[in-house]
Amino acid sequence: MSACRGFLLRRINDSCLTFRRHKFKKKWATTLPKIPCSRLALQYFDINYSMQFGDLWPSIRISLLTEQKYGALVNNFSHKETVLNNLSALKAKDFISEAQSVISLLQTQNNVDTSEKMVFTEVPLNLVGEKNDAEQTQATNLLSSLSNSKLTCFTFSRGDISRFPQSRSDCFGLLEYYLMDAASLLPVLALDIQHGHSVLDLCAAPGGKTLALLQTENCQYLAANDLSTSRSSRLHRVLHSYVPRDQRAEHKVRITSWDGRLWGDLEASTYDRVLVDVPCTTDRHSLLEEENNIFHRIRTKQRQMLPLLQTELLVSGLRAVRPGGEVVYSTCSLSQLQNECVVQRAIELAATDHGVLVKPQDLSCFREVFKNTFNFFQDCRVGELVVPHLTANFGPMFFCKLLRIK
Ligand SMILES: C[S@@+](CC[C@H](N)C(=O)[O-])C[C@H]1O[C@@H](n2cnc3c(N)ncnc32)[C@H](O)[C@@H]1O
Repeated sequence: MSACRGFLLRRINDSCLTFRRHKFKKKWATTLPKIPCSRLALQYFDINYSMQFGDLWPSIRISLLTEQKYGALVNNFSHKETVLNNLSALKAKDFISEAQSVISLLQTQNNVDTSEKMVFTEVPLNLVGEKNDAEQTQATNLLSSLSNSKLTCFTFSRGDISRFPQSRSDCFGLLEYYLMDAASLLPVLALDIQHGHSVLDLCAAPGGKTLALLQTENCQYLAANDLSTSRSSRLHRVLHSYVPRDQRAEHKVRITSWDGRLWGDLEASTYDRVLVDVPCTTDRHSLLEEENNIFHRIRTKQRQMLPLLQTELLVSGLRAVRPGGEVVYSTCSLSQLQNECVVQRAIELAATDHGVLVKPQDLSCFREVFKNTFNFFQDCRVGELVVPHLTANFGPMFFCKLLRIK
């Protein structure tokens, strides 16, 4: 009898406790003011970016809040001629071939300058800037491989906010073009993949840049990795829709879902080129979308830890590239903490903890040759930053190239 009473009392106590806990939870949840994540992101950016960009911030801010522009990356494996005709009919232009024309024009003028002394003074003649011999050779090599790039990406010209229609399948069943922020191609172009290179894409999903890497038709072997299995399935789908089966055979493309931070141990000093396109605050997404927003309260810790994760991923990429090979680090954030500071910290850690010596490479020639399409920030200490502008609403996109010396 007393055991039965004890049991009943326990049940009553339990139910009171449960009731009270639920009651408390409900009150807490309903009384707390619910600030949308996108609003929190805007407050955070207003504080940080107004300090970082000063007078430029209002113009960047309005552009970030306005619909972004896209580029149509032409699928070289599809029936290209038809695609080119269709895209040209929309009055869009291939921004890469436009840059190639700028390069050949400026190179001709440079030659005239050295032989005939300053004939075309109104055009910037010093394409590779004030540099020492090694830097000059570097920039010249980069420009010459840019001139030979097989990538084709159509954009509408400055101020034209037309949109591309959804891509269709061609006669081979492959999609004709991939819509992406055209600035996302700059890290791929900066990586300068040469014929026969083995390439690692450390954070690859959903696969825009992986697809671009394959479109160079230079990768002998491509390892595409992403920690998230669900996002890796999107990567699989993208490659399946754009790349013929024989081009993504196992000996050519490997897709994995590992923690990229382990790569430096798993495959040290292996690759010719490594792309480290890290998770970041994805500034545009954070301002416009509530879903999967890094500014959600429950993700505060994760957001604060981003620079550490980014540094670890970059160090891992620097260890995975062979000496003499190159790494490109990129984000779609304006944050100096996630961009330049990460690069500087990773360079220090790679040297002190792993004896890996790297040197940032000069990419300022990109500012000159792509200035008709993108709006560049002029004051990065390392790397280049595309900042959104109402007439050229691409980016943000930060990219920095590092050469492994030892
Ligand atoms: C900016 S996105 C990459 C976008 C991709 N490069 C593209 O162009 O489509 C960053 C990716 O990093 C992945 N990621 C996050 N932590 C990672 C880790 N520790 N190792 C590898 N990938 C990671 C995320 O799942 C996310 O897909």
